[in-house]
Amino acid sequence: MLLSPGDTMMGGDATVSSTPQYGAIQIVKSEEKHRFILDHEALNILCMLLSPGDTMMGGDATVSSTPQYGAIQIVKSEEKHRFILDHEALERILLQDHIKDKHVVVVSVAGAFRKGKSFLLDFLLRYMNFTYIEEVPNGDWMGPNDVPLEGFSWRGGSERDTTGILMWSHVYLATLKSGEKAAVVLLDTQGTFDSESTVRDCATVFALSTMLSSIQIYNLSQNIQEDDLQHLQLFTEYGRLALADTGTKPFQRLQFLVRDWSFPYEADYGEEGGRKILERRLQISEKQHAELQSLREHIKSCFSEISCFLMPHPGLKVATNPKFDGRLKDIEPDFKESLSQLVPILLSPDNLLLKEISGVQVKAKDLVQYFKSYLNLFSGDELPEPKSMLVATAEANNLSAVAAAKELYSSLMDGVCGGNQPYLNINQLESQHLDFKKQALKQFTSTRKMGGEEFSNSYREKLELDIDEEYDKFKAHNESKNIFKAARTPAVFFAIAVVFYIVSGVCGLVGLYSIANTCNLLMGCALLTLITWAYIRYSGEMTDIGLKIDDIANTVWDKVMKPGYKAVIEKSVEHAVLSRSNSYIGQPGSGGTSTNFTRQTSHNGRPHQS
Ligand SMILES: Nc1nc2c(ncn2[C@@H]2O[C@H](COP(=O)(O)OP(=O)(O)OP(=O)(O)O)[C@@H](O)[C@H]2O)c(=O)[nH]1
Repeated sequence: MLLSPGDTMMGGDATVSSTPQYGAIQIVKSEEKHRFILDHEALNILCMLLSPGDTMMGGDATVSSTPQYGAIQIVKSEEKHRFILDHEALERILLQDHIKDKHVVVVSVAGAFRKGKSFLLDFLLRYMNFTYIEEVPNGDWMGPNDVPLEGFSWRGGSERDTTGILMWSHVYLATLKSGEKAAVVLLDTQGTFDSESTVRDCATVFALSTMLSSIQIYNLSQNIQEDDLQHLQLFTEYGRLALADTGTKPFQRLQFLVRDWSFPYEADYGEEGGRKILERRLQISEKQHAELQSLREHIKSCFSEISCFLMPHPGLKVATNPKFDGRLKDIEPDFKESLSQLVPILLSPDNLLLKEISGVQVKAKDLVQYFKSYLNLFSGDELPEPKSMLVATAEANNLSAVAAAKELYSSLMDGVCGGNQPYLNINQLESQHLDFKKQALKQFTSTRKMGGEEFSNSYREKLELDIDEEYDKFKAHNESKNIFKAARTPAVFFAIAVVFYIVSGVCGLVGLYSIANTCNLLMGCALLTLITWAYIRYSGEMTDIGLKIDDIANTVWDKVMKPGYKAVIEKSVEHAVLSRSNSYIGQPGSGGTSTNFTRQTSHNGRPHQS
């Protein structure tokens, strides 16, 4: 916001000097549990500062007669670690009439939290104001020595400051080398690896800003370390995954910016020293482990241009003094010197890089659309969850132990009921399964895994389910070897044909010709079905119809033939028993014997036949 002289800035204790001062005022604050609250007091003061008819950026507003600029949070973190886009704020910035049809240059700063990203951005703002608003080509853009540094909110301390993604409300119009007017957008991002963000949060913010920017400044402290490269790989891979693969490098310029470089005797501060260090860090050699090689190849394959700049330490006042408010007089000359080299490398008209997506230059109005669709991608469930290194390694350990145990179970089962083995009785199969399952679970438990017992319990459960599923397959395979079951369908249809043949013959004999004809027809149908089934089994075609025929045969067997067959067997057994006992009773003297037996039993207390 532009404040009048003497006004007090919100979000800091600074008093504004007599020259117009811009400041980012946090009117919506993120609180515990990822809730946002409105700072009513700040809002009231801002409303008073605006003259009637003026409206605020980031509210329902346009810019007042004198420009009012501030950092607008366009990507906000919500409950459950989700990010949402403030469409309205974004459209208000990018869809201004004089901006929307211009090609854009998007400069973003990303990296670990509390490492001076917003502080740097405020110097970028000074350069932009000086070069593209005041339009002084070669003056001292850094400004007076005794003025506090304002713009994107920055502060000392150990707790994170920026959340989500912030965009500077003023889009600068810069004349490129080609003479074209381009819209320059500046983005500040939530620092990675603060104690409140998950790996997914960090990856989302980093990937989003990389996907949407044409110049991504990767802000690092002291050195380019292997873990910095690993994080870069993780985040850019997350972004690359979200994008459709076009076969080209997905991102544009990556600028490593090493803060507090302390080895100028090895590599000078600035661009040249940066190039030297970057070459060393990204060098691929035969001797390197494959993992290190692939990491470097990945980074090189993601960006069309990679450079590095080494910054000196800004001095103890900047790093440790809580009262430091960004005045140039408190900053070490070395730092200012390097800053005066770095900023034009990023932002001078010759070095501005237009944003391209899939080789097509993007206009400000298109950028709105890209913001929307990229954010949708990250808020959906399609992308895999990026994990911390420990969780990812523990997962890999457990998954490989699960795979080995499953393999053991399968090979043991294969030995007893696999392809070449004969049909096994179901009870035997079940007991073998239980035995092998026990062995596989034992192997899983005894394998050394990271992540602890509780973590691996869920994988043990998964293994049990997988083994049971595998057992079902072995069971089905074993069943298919049961020759009687395999012959059920032809047997059923053949039996139907025989039954109708007999019924038709009998009906023909007694003169019931219409019934005889119907039976003949049904017999024909049964035979035809039988032939069709045989053809399907032989040719392997029309398997759906084959399955239907099997189903019908099973139903006829279960519902009609089996109960009928059982009833017939029972009846005939009953009949046989009855006729035997009748013939026995019918023999001479048989009745006396029977009576004697009863009587003697009761008489003697123990049965005995005389
Ligand atoms: N050591 C050192 N400190 C710096 C440098 N630049 C800025 N600082 C200090 O670092 C602190 C944090 O600055 P910010 O700009 O708020 O850092 P940030 O990375 O934006 O922090 P988050 O918004 O929390 O991610 C401030 O006290 C700055 O004075 C630098 O180059 N080196």
